[in-house]
Amino acid sequence: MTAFGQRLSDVFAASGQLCVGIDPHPYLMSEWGIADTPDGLREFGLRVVEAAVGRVGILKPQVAFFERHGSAGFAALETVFAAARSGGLLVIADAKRGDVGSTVEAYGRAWLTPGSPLEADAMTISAFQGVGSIGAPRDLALATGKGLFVLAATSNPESASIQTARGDAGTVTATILSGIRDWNTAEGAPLGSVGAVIGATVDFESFGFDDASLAVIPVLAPGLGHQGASFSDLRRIYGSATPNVVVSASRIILSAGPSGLAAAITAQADEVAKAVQS
Ligand SMILES: O=C(O)c1cc(=O)[nH]c(=O)n1[C@@H]1O[C@H](COP(=O)(O)O)[C@@H](O)[C@H]1O
Repeated sequence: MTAFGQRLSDVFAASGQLCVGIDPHPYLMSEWGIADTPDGLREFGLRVVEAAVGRVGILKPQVAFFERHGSAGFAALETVFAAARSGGLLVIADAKRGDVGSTVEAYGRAWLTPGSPLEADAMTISAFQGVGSIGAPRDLALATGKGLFVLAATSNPESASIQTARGDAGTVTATILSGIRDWNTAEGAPLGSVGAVIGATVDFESFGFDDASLAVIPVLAPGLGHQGASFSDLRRIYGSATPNVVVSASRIILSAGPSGLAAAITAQADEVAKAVQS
C-alpha cells in the first residue's frame, strides 16, 4: 500500500498540481443546458470526469450539490466517484465532516473505506472539535493509503473572525497546523497523509503561520479565480510550500460550459504549471 502523501507526489509529478472541482451550481447546470435533477448531476459530473482524464490528476467533487437531491443525488455521486477513480484520477470528496471522535470515525469510514459506495482517495474534514477528534479517520487513512484535508485557514471572508483567535498555542489555524505537523512528522515521509486547507485569499501572517510550517503538509488551496486570488500569485502566496499545493479551481473552469471544458482544463493546468515553477 502506498501512503497518500506519496500518491499525491506521484500525481503531481505525472499530471501537475491542478485539481478540478465538480461544483454543480444550479446556475451552471442551467448554463450547460442540464436539468438540476439527479440525472442532470450525474451527466454534469461525468462530463467533467471525461474532460479531466488525461489532462489533470485530481478531482474534487463538492458533495453538497449532490446531497441536495437526497439518496438519488448520492447515487449520482457514487457513479461520478467510480468513473473518476477508474479513470485514474485522485478523488478528494469535499464533504467537510466533523464531530466527536466516535461519530467522525463513521464519516471517515463512509468516505475512505476501500470498497465503500462513496469511496474517495481523500476527504475534507473539520477539526473544530480538536485535532484529536479526527484521530480515527487519520488512522483509517494511514491504514488504507487515503488522505485528509483539515480546514485550517479557509478562503471565505468570514474565516479570520474565528481562525485568527489566539489561545496558548497561537491562533486556531496554527494550533490545527501544529497537530497535523506532529502526525505527519511521525509518519516519516516527505509529505504526510494529513493535509490542510489553506485558502489562497488568506494572509498567512495574520492567521499566525508561515510557509515553512507547512513543510510536511499537503495543502489544498481554494480561493483562486472566482474568490479573487490569482493563479499567477501561487508562488508568492505559498512560498516554499508551493510544491505541496493542490490547486483547486471549480467555477473558473466549469463556466466554460461542456463544449469548452477540455480546453479550459488544459489552459488552467498550463497556467498552474507555469505559476508553480516561476
Ligand atoms: O475545502 C474546500 O475545498 C474549500 C475550503 C475553503 O476554504 N474554501 C473553498 O472555497 N472550498 C471549496 O472550494 C470550492 C471553491 O470553488 P470555486 O470558488 O468555484 O473555485 C468550493 O467547492 C468550496 O466549497
